Amino acid sequence: MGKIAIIGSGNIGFSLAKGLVKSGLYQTSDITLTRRSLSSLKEEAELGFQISDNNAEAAKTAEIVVLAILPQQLRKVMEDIKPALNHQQIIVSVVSGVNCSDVKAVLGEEKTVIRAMPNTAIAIGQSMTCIATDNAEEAKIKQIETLFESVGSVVVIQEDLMTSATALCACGIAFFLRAIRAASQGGVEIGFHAHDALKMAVQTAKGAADLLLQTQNHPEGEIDKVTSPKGCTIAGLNEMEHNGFSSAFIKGIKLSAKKAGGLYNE
Ligand SMILES: NC(=O)C1=CN([C@@H]2O[C@H](COP(=O)(O)OP(=O)(O)OC[C@H]3O[C@@H](n4cnc5c(N)ncnc54)[C@H](OP(=O)(O)O)[C@@H]3O)[C@@H](O)[C@H]2O)C=CC1
Ligand SMILES: O=C(O)[C@@H]1CCC=N1
Repeated sequence: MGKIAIIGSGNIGFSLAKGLVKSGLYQTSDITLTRRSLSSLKEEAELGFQISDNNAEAAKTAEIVVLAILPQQLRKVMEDIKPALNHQQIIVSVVSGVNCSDVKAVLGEEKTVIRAMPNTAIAIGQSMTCIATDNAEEAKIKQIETLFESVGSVVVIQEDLMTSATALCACGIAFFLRAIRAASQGGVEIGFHAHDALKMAVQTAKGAADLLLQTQNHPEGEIDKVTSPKGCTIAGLNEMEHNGFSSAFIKGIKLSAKKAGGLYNE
């Protein structure tokens, strides 16, 4: 694999770097991580990654340049790196709400731009990543698909669904983490110490997810196996639905998608 430069070693950029090394696809020495100050890159350096506070220098020799800065930081970064780029490179943008056309409007229409929308589980190889492009050639799409398949599952989608992918998958991991936290809070209220309640809630959530991944069954089919007649499960489930459980989740995802669509122009 060629060199990869991740511009913006933050929550997702550093998670991606760690995931790529954990997968064995890249060595730490293959990856350059940037931030505005080298003093902010101590952990990255200690792990053996190349570090830089010069985005253009980092991008110049990279086969793949990942843009992992905030939407509001993107334009200046793109203006900084443009002179260092060549036509063979693949620009991967994980920046929410920014289209391939927005990137090419700054970097040049001839550039290969592919969007990726991972989540932070990428650090442990368990990301749900959606990728999309406007006109990248098939071989380069496959190359980026393979890269993200090394750190989780990948779905290639139309670009007009990327804000939806942001909400469901990138933001979505926070929604499920909050649900686990809520379950653990319920566990404390019914008698468990916080540590035990969290351990139980986490493993229960993992079991639910693994059930669906391994059986490919529908969630409601699996729920029907739990809800004994006149039992305690259906009592709890219906109480949650009376209080808007599913509706709250759906409304949150819809608002998140709406917000994701406007981040670049805020
Ligand atoms: N967090 C997530 O789960 C996901 C985030 N995304 C997207 O990824 C992008 C980054 O999000 P997130 O990682 O959460 O944000 P962070 O703020 O954690 O990361 C952004 C990083 O970029 C660095 N940075 C800012 N300006 C520059 C610059 N000019 N040159 C080099 N580095 C710079 C910051 O470091 P410093 O300020 O020290 O320079 C920081 O480390 C966003 O566009 C977001 O929409 C997409 C999917 C998931
Ligand atoms: O919250 C955000 O805007 C970013 C995009 C998806 C996850 N984090």
